[in-house]
Amino acid sequence: MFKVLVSDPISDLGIQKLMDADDVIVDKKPGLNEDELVAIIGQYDALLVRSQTRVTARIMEAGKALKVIGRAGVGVDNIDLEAATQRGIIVINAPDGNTITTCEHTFAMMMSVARHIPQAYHKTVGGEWDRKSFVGVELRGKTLGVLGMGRIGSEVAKRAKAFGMEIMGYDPFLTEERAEKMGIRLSSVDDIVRNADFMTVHTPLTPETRHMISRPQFEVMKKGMRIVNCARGGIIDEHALVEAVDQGIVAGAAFDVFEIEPPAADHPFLKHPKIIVTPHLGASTVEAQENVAIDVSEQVLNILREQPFMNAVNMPPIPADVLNKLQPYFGLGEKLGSFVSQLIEGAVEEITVSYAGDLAEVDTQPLTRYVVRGVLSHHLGKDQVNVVNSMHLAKERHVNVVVQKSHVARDFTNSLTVVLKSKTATRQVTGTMLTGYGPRIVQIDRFPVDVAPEGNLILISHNDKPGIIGNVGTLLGNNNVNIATMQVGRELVGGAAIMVLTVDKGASKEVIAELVKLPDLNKAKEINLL
Ligand SMILES: NC(=O)C1=CN([C@@H]2O[C@H](COP(=O)(O)OP(=O)(O)OC[C@H]3O[C@@H](n4cnc5c(N)ncnc54)[C@H](O)[C@@H]3O)[C@@H](O)[C@H]2O)C=CC1
Ligand SMILES: O=C(O)C(=O)COP(=O)(O)O
Repeated sequence: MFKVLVSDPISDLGIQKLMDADDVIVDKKPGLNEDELVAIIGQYDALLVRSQTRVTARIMEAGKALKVIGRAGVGVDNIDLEAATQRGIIVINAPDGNTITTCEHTFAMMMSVARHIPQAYHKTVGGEWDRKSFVGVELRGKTLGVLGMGRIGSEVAKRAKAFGMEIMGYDPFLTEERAEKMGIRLSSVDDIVRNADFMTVHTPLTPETRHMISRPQFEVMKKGMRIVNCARGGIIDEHALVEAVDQGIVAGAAFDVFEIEPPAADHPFLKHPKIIVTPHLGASTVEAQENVAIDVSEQVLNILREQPFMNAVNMPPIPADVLNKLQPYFGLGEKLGSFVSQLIEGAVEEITVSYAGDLAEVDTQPLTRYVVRGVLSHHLGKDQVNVVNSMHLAKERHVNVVVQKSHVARDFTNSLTVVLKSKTATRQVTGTMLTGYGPRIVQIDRFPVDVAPEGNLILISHNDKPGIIGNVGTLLGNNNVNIATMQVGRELVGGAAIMVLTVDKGASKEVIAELVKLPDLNKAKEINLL
């Protein structure tokens, strides 16, 4: 049974699928502090959060069973991603579910700042009928600068055009071609600051975007600018903004987010007549909360059940067409890694993964992660290594991972070969997917074979002499070890050969030691691919 902790207010309807799952118990405990979370997190396999819960390294350290952290929303700056990656905890988010909602909130803020809605409301309900103080401006004909043309920024730009605004956009990934298609002007931050009448930010908070609008930008800013921040506190320098408003450079500002949330009672925004605020409500609609909770619940279930999943934040994304191609090979890659790691003597210094045939045409990085997981998990434990942390763990152990690609596969449409090098040895194994038969090991070191990579195997190296197969069979039979399949591979008649046996249950160390005493048998090794 999997246990899932929900530590922020997340839509019940959205997490219904999790609550209905037979193999899942959901506990809802919103509002816990770090100590309280540390005390209970040990029993949970998954943690679901929004932006309030700060998921620190300490919480993850205590979360011994934690496999996944699901963020029902976009920004993951409340989660220590580095710590999650090191611990192999997958972090997923729900990037699409609140795009429109946040875009609409941006407009609510932009209209409010243009027409002084909150200030006018306060006065009116306070009994004053003040029509002089709140003369606003139109959006029509104004220029809107959008910093960050991702999901939300693009939707904002689209709608702003319907208001008759000119759009200037900046994003490191915005090309001239896309800008033209969207009917916006590709601009620099400096251009926008100097020329726009309204400016809205839609970037994540990163070291690069932190205070991207600060004193130097306010100094050259077009007088009368109105600024909206429904992205993250800190993208716009709060102190510099207050100064700029007081100096009359900025005519008004609307902030949904703060550098520290909630802001202190004496935060200068809270009493400023020209700055309006909301308490991080960008994503807070019924629709968005349902959407993000559904998305994140589905992915968390997939991860817990070891099914393919999307939207991992601490893993590179895998496009659907690449995933379709690679997915059948994930299990094979991991088994090959595990197989060869059980053969090699000495500490592994290098893992070379060679892709041949069609496989070489796609981004095989995700598959390499599975191979490396297979190699490392034999020593580090399967529960310690997963596809999120496998590359990190290899690096930490100074194991070099080399990837080679060849578009020509010699005997198969596709193959992957895993070579391990230690100080004293080099061992390798090649596998493929055979249509109609599934995964196969087709070569071990230099010997061609045809073995299903599963179960308990015994790998024997021997001299190709008559009688040896019978001797092995008799010895194993006498020890009650049932042989399910047997494969022999040799280079030359009478030369070095290998035998791969699949046995129903593992052979004891004593039986393996007995095997090695047989004439013409050089080595025997049990390999577990369960
Ligand atoms: N107020 C709220 O409740 C909500 C806030 N957000 C926040 O809104 C922001 C945007 O979200 P999405 O559009 O979904 O993300 P996104 O990832 O689709 O877009 C972000 C864009 O920012 C761009 N960017 C990165 N560095 C930049 C830089 N230095 N200058 C200009 N652009 C840069 C990226 O290239 C990307 O296109 C995020 O910070 C997210 O956390 C999202 C949802 C709700
Ligand atoms: O999705 C985001 O990035 C948000 O900022 C929304 O935060 P929330 O889930 O409303 O706490």
